[in-house]
Amino acid sequence: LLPTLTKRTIKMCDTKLNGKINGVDGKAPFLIGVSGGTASGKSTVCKRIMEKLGQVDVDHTQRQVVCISQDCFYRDLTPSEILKAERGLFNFDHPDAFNEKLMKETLMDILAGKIVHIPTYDYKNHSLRRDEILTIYPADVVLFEGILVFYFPEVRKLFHMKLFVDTDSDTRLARRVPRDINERGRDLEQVLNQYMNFVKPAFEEFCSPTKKFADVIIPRGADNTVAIDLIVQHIREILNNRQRNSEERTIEVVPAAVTLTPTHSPAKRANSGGDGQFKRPH
Ligand SMILES: Nc1ncnc2c1ncn2[C@@H]1O[C@H](COP(=O)(O)OP(=O)(O)O)[C@@H](O)[C@H]1O
Ligand SMILES: Nc1ccn([C@@H]2O[C@H](COP(=O)(O)O)[C@@H](O)[C@H]2O)c(=O)n1
Repeated sequence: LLPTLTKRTIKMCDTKLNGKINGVDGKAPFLIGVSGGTASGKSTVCKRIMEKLGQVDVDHTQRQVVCISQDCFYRDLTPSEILKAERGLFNFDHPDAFNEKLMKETLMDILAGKIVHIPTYDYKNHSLRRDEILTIYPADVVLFEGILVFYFPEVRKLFHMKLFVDTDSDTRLARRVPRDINERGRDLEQVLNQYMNFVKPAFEEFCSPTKKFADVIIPRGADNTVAIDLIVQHIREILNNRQRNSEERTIEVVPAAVTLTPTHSPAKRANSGGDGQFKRPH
């Protein structure tokens, strides 16, 4: 007697857990890098994109679009570096301040559809908070924002789309001063000294030259609603195309638990070329 077959549809490219990763169809997310100088509006632009794609009120486990800050990939400082940081003598705008290896590995895990855990960053203590971990669930679109996300070639090549938020340096400084005083535990003198000694020169040496890698430059950041709308529209089209392509590539299979001899399988008859192999529908 043949068991009653339940046909299910899986995607050709799915490989894990019957094609699902934690209940989500497994497919590499569309990875967008968002760079720009300090306080250019990177986080705000990402927030606007998420809002326009209707993601802000969605539970974290269910989000189609997620945003990660490169600041979560600052490397741990040695005790002497912490002392320097406390005196405003550590350069947080230099590529060496980041853990490039972990950044790359984490993005590769994300592209492989894995859940990743990322510590948050504590600007007041210049350290990662391993007691406050962000869990990033598989999503369709991942935004990765930071001053040097296009600096490291091995990281840069992972992005499907690269945005550069281009806000003039006076505006950026005018925004950084109150932000660092109100949110990051600095006083005015510290902010200005750090800006003159490290932030400005490092922007010119390491961040600004990466603008040439961007696919889209967004002048004036979040004020530029036309640019943001165009980017959101483009992301929607990409997601729709991916959805359509994956639907076209679906095949029917029998549940893994049911074992059938190929010659008696209605599923096989429907999809097989006679060699016991399932085929894509045309
Ligand atoms: N278009 C804007 N108009 C006014 N303030 C802004 C605008 N964009 C960002 N800000 C403010 O400037 C500061 C830095 O913005 P943020 O998006 O965090 O920049 P970044 O992520 O590039 O460091 C924040 O306090 C933010 O609220
Ligand atoms: N302990 C730290 C770590 C980083 N910074 C500064 O943060 C800036 C990057 O964040 P944005 O949101 O402004 O892109 C960077 O310019 C560092 O100087 C810091 O002050 N202290």
